[in-house]
Amino acid sequence: MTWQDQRLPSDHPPVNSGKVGVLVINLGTPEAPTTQSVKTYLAEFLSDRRVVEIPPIAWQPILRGIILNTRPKKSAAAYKKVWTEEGSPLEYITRGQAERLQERLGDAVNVSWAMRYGKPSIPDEIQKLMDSGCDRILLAPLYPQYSGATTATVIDKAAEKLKEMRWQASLRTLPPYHDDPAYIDALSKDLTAQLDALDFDPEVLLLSFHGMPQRTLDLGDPYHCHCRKTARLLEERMTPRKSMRFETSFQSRFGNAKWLEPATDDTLERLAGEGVKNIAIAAPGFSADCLETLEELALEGKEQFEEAGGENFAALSCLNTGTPGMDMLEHIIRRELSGWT
Ligand SMILES: C=CC1=C(C)c2cc3[nH]c(cc4nc(cc5[nH]c(cc1n2)c(C)c5CCC(=O)O)C(CCC(=O)O)=C4C)c(C)c3C=C
Ligand SMILES: [Fe+2]
Ligand SMILES: [Fe+2]
Repeated sequence: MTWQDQRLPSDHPPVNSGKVGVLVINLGTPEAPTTQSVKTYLAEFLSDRRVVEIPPIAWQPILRGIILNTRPKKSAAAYKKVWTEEGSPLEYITRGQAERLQERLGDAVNVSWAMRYGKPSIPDEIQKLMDSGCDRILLAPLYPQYSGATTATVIDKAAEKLKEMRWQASLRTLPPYHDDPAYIDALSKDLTAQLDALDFDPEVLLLSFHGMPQRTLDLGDPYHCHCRKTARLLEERMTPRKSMRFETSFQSRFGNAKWLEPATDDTLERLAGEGVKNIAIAAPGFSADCLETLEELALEGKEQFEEAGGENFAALSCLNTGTPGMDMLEHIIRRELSGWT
């Protein structure tokens, strides 16, 4: 066989199509706010060894025997409170971010989106990008702060897909952007506008990040340090407001192990107990509003704060598809595409 006779493997796009793909990725969400859908979603999510770092022989019986028989019903009820006609907030906001990015980046780039757990899956979307002629793909996990449980598992999943291919696409990955001036600026602009629109003056702006087991910090995961740095830079960047101070906490404690502290729920109660009456809460680690911000913070958090004696509570939105956030995503993604476009 000469080189002229050689055929392309069936999984490869046309040669020299020269297209660049961008795959925007977030965590994933159930297909519907029902016990069964949530069970399917949690079974996949909580079986990821990057997320729960307990050997499967010990963890799977607990997951299958206890957690998947109790949590899905409770979580489905919570999802029902935030579900919209367009579906899960995390899903439609992530899709919206990909659509806005496509408009901003133009025809030379194909932008798609995927979820680490559930659908659309990372392998399917990589395949579709390659089928559309992309031989270079930027994977963009929208997690500003790096963690093994989020960023790394996205890259693992993409690598699983590439492992099947004879002729792979070239990959780049978006680095964490927790301290990127473009991200800090976007948060500062967006949160300032939201604070200006409130009808009360918060005494505290509580920055709540998703929690992680303390053990991951002890083992060297940079997540906690990234969160603390984001919080410090944001406080330095925002124009001081009359009598408003910043605090940081970690939400969504799961299971019995020690998680990063202070916990958001404890902090809300403590602040109210100390006499704080007016509070605003923001979640800078989430690119898109989701169950954790719309239900756990905006609904549960409000109740906790008010029951402990607080009076005014505002849950601020994530960057979502707003202009400051989209300007930032366009900027950091264009930078990673340099030399490719
Ligand atoms: C061991 C458990 C968990 C770890 C570790 C964890 C890390 C982690 N998660 C996010 C972002 C999100 N998590 C979301 C939901 C969610 N998280 C856990 C557990 C762990 N997360 C559960 C069980 C759930 C599902 C809901 C529930 O039953 O409470 C979401 C929202 C998804 C949605 O559909 O809206 C996000 C986003 C990060 C960033 C992170 C580590 C840094
Ligand atoms: Fe989570
Ligand atoms: Fe939660």
